[in-house]
Amino acid sequence: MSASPRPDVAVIGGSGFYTFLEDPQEIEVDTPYGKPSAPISVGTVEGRSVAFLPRHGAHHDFPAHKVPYRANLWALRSLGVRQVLAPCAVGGLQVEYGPGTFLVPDQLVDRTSGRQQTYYDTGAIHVSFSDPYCARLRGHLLNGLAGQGPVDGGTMVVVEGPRFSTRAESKWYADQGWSVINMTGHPEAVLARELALCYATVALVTDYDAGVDEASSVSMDAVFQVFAEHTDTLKKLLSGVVAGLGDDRDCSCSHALDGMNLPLTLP
Ligand SMILES: CSC[C@H]1O[C@H](OP(=O)(O)O)[C@H](O)[C@@H]1O
Ligand SMILES: Nc1ncnc2[nH]cnc12
Repeated sequence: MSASPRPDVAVIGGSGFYTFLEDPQEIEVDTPYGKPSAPISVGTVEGRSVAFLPRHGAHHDFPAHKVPYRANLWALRSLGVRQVLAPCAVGGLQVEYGPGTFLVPDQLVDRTSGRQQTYYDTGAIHVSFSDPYCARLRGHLLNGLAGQGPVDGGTMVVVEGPRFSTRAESKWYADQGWSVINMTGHPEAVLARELALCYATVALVTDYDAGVDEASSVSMDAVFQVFAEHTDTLKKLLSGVVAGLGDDRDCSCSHALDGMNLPLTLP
């Protein structure tokens, strides 16, 4: 098989999303942080070279708290990737965000603990993270979802897992005004920023989290089932967005490390 050109865009698939490309070339990559969750698939979508990585592994080998996030982002960058679309399954924290809702968050809250969340353990490297997602990629996702009534913005709280939240925890998150909850959005987003990558997520609500009302109680099966019902829509959306992206990054993400004295050489 002939080698695909270097991909500058990647899709990271989440729970229930393990394949994306037709006829991909699989590339084994190693990094200073170990191997990524799976070999990286590279193929073309409407003529554009695209990388795909299932964050939990090809067979959901890594639960959210064990995903090798640093290796995943490093490996993608080492292949040439500079723009990352990262769909995920989330629980709705507000009644208006029921199963089937697509939401493109603009903020996140980190409630994880103990995850390795930086590449920079020496020196003084402190990236700005006020706006954790690339505004340009968010715009592309929202345009692509126009027919699905997407929610533009909202806060995604990321919990450690692997268990789902108690009713009290969930109610507390909802009372803060946060929109949706998941387990993988951090440290993925900040590691992308630390590599000066553009990164945005599209969240598919698969369930009401436990605090939304007395009847709601999340189950893993329900998450997978609702996700499966919307997988085709999501894949079509991502194909369209990927095909329509420019490769001239007209946004601040590429400058995230400007002027910093990096203690390591980025791939
Ligand atoms: C399978 S239930 C919980 C699991 O689903 C979400 O995964 P992802 O964000 O990769 O779509 C959630 O974050 C948990 O990892
Ligand atoms: N309710 C929920 N809590 C945490 N992660 C999730 N992923 C999908 N639904 C979730």
